[in-house]
Amino acid sequence: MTRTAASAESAVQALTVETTPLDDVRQLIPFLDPRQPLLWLRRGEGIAGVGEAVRLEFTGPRRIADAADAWRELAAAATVTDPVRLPGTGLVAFGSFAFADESEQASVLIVPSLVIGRRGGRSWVTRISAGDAGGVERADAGAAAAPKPTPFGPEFRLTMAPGRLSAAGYGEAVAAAVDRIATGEVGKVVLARELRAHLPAEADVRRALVELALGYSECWTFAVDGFVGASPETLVRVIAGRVDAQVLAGTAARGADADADARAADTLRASRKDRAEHTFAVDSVLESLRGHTGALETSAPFTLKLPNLWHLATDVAGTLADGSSALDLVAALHPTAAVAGTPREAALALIRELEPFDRGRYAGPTGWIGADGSGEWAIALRSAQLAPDGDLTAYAGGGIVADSDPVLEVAETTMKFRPIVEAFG
Ligand SMILES: C=C(O[C@H]1C=CC=C(C(=O)O)[C@@H]1O)C(=O)O
Repeated sequence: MTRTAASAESAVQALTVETTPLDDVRQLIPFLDPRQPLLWLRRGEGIAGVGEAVRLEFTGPRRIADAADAWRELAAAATVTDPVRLPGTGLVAFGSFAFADESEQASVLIVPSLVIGRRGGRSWVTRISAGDAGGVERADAGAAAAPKPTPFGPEFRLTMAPGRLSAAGYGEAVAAAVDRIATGEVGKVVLARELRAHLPAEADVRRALVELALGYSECWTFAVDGFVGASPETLVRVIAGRVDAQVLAGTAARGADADADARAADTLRASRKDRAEHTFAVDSVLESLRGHTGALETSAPFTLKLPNLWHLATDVAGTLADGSSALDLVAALHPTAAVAGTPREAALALIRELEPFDRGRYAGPTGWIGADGSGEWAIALRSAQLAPDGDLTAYAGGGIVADSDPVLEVAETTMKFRPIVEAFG
């Protein structure tokens, strides 16, 4: 684990945090840094971060557990004034974790210096500084650091090209996975492919975030450390002692008209192949959450409509039983069978063998954590990582089971790339 920013010497920084109500702020994205946005947004509500008061980096198999421990220490040492008391007020960090234990991509928790938030029609600003911000600084803090939106940079359009696994190569990997499933080595494995582009230095990333947030308003639009996307899948939320998740696995194209669309949803609901793929994912979530929660309620699987496709979905909800933080639950859950497979270790080994690239933070947990352990985390799907040199890598994958068809699986990844391809294209 490395600590950068503010003070590298002190083991735990004593942060001073002050939340104040704001008049309703309807648009959060214009407040963000054009190249380093920090965002968590759904249905027009969420949090936007500016600057970095603290940045914590983690790698390796214990990256999420280490982050959960580091966060507890940081939160315990902070002095927080929060009269608003909503999820996302007070001390928060944005986080994004690499999918794989062996990933070269750093996992991060970033505490911004300024957070602007909106929830339930109420808005606020939180200022976070290292050390005691009392006296003179505190007296004029409101006037000195009033958050300001900035105009967007010019429009841009990128063309995305195949990455290290082409569409044809992906089809071959799917066929190889189906063969391996036939041997009984795994029941399900999730394979992905990449698309790549280069973002010019002057391009304003907020333009892509606006597209994602408007086009996929029911999804979690996120931006953390250059990693952006609009994910439909809630890995876990912990709010006021309640735990919930929405498991997604099983996908179908939208129909061309209303009748065809309804038929597509019916076919997905009835599909044995998709039900099998879905059950693996639900079981993995229930198994990981049990032990941390009271009895878990699950909905029957239902079809979830997104602009680009249908998913099979199951809602899971319960009450937190052991005082775990949202990050503790993320550590217990990741990677679910929606993004790895079943059995988990064998599926991860097969992913390492068949995918010729590091997934980075794709399919990893991304979200935010609060001082009291509350938080909202998505599985980072429909996403792309922007490197400091402007290279952009987008990812999409799908669950492979015994009767998966390589041609259909390639088409499914094309549908899943749409949010990112259209936001940057
Ligand atoms: C792995 C992805 O989606 C997962 C989530 C929902 C449906 C999925 C599927 O039907 O294969 C995948 O499990 C992705 O979007 O890259």
